[in-house]
Amino acid sequence: MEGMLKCSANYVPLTPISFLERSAIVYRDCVSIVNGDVKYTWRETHERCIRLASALAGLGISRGDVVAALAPNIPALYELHFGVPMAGAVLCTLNTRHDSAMVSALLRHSEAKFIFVDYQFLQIAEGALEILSKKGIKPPLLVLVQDCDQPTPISSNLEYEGFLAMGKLDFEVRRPTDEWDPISLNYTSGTTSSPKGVIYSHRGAYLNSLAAILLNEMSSMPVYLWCVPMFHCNGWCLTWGVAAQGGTNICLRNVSAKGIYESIAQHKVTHMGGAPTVLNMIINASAEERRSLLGKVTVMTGGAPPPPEVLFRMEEAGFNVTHSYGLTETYGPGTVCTWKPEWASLPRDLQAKIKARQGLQHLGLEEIDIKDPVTMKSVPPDAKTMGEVMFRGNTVMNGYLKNLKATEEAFNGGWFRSGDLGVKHPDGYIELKDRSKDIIISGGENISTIEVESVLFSHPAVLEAAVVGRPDDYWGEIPCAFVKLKEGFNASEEEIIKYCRDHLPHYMAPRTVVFEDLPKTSTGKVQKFILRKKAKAMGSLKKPSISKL
Ligand SMILES: Nc1ncnc2c1ncn2[C@@H]1O[C@H](COP(=O)(O)OP(=O)(O)OP(=O)(O)O)[C@@H](O)[C@H]1O
Repeated sequence: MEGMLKCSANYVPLTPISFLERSAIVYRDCVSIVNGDVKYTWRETHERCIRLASALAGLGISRGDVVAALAPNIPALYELHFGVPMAGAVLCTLNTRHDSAMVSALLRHSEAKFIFVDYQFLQIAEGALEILSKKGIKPPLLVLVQDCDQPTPISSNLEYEGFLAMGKLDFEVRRPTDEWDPISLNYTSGTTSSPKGVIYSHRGAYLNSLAAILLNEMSSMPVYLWCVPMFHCNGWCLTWGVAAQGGTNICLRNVSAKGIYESIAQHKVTHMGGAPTVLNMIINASAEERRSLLGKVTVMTGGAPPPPEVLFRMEEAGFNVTHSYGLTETYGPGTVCTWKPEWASLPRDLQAKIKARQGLQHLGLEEIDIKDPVTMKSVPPDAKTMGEVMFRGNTVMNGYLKNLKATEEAFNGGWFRSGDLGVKHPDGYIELKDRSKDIIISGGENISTIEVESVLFSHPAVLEAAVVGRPDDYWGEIPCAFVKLKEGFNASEEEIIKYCRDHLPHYMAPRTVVFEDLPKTSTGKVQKFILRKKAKAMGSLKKPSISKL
């Protein structure tokens, strides 16, 4: 159209850096972050991030270089989310559960030039650097983040506060030249395979942060309690999102029911997030740990399927739960189960079942669909026909680092293929049934392990449950449940099996129940591949009998 002029007045690459710059003025003297006795204001956080960027640039960091971090939810990790992009670099937050071998592999793969390490993880990081040195690879420079009550250096490494002091406040921030420029590198949780390096852009991070604010129902100046690891999908994009709203970030080094209840009471928390395991921790808190909620606390859950029972009990405890689903590849949250007023009058257990559905794409994403992975045709909205969950839009990753083949496979057909299986309800909302690697096929029938787990979770004695396929000579596979009981509760294998048979079609009920602690990733997902190995080692049940089913 004639008369248009694309220039810096009307076209600026989107970047979350602008959230911080605005908040440093609007929310200047408001508290930005609290970690024990340490508190900063938004003006201070902004200045610290500029210094961080300046120090990185001064030590040779250029556009596109990778800067890694190995830390729990502490102010330094928050500051790195702005300081690193402000130096034009790419932040790679590493999972704190990794060992030295994995950290060294990811440092090597990402070619990180720096690694910022919390003192608790110093040994792991030093082990990783040693592995790299032994292989003749130049290790990244380590910057140690000490606790405020450790004034004297605990190692000979560069120290974070000293590092910031090297930076200059008049540093010219290196904004992205193109909004598609990478802002962060997030390795997947490695639940089903080895971690893949997912690249996020400034544009995607900007859009998903805004979407996360909306789906968390965050207005100006929320008080956000950090239970989601900031290293996981950049804290579901709320590292940037809380800055946009001038909120207060409450850090929690170790997530526990006691710590959560205490923080809520002390800081008047308005919002928090957590995988269903965190919710489970909250609802099973002891009477001494529990405190009554004085204000409304909105909790966003996701990262794994939330059992309806858990959602039901969270709401009973007074929390307002929002359910979102996504993958590392979709910047964390990709959908939201938007609540409709007419559902509020339904029985509470039915409300929980409705909320356990994954919903529809959030406002930052273009489209989500359930498709036949071969024909790419949408499945009918009959709540029965299963297909693969696929995403399309501006909050889908740029690609996998150094793995074009995997990137092309993931985007084959013009959609991002999630590897999750689900159905579409008549109202258009989607419901996940399983990951394609986890679904059990028994006698030709698909068994959704999520559905079986939901029933197990509703048993009064069950604290945690996961279901995998056990090989079977007759059926191919049969469901095998791994269950952790609540403290002080008892239940036998027969009792659990009977309970499932009373609540599910018989073929879906587990035929074996193993009582033990469940292996989990640090992002709250059960490592089913470990359980599958155990189930496989059990072999087929001795006498497969049709009459029993
Ligand atoms: N709300 C949810 N309900 C059900 N499942 C969920 C939900 N949110 C996330 N998930 C599961 O988590 C997966 C995404 O996990 P993530 O990206 O953290 O790494 P991962 O897939 O576990 O790791 P890897 O790909 O290395 O195995 C989704 O594909 C889905 O299976």
